[in-house]
Amino acid sequence: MHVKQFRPEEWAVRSARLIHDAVLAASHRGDGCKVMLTGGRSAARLYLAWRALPGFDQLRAVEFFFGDERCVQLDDPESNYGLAMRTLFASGVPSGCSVVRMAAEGPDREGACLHYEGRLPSKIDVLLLGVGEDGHIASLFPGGALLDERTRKVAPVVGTKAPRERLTVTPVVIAQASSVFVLANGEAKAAVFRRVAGGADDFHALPACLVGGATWLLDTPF
Ligand SMILES: O=C1O[C@H](COP(=O)(O)O)[C@@H](O)[C@H](O)[C@H]1O
Repeated sequence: MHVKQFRPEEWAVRSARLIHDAVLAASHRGDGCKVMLTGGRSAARLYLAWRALPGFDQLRAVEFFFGDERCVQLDDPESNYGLAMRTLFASGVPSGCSVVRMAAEGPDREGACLHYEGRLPSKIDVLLLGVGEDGHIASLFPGGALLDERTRKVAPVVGTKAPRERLTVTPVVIAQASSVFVLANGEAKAAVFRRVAGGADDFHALPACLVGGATWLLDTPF
């Protein structure tokens, strides 16, 4: 695993540059780039800084997906899609790029998962993940049955953090991602990093162990 620790006041812009460069590199290697976004407070800081980078508006052929979504209406402050639209895409989606959201607000959650699974590419180039203080990533919570899912790519879940009803990608999608960045602000998230690095936990107890090869972006000494 890799770790970068930036000073808190620099964390967002330095992390945004790293992620932007990873998106550009993937775009140059192939035909466009598939990015999977996350929700959460660290993500909100990152998205504001990324949008402000000079090159953000020049991104082309980037498809943005989401790793999880809370089952709330689009205008609910808890919506991960809403968060991205208020921050990363507040000035619009760059020309030639697209955003594919999880439609988690309706009653047919199984149908929404199947539909979203059909939209997913075979591989995500750049996967962004927040991490909970309990070690959850996407909406894969400690002890959850989906941690052992090996077939479905997207599934409904009832988590332990409000809002509890969510849709999430499964470890199948996470395992296929090329570059993974974990956004981890604050001491509680640095503590999760220490546990993952220590190697004593397994992914059932600490889902963040699923992304041991990721680059962790910390703003607190570890
Ligand atoms: O519930 C969620 O939380 C995590 C982390 O959020 P944070 O506010 O502690 O940074 C996030 O990764 C996930 O996408 C989100 O749905």
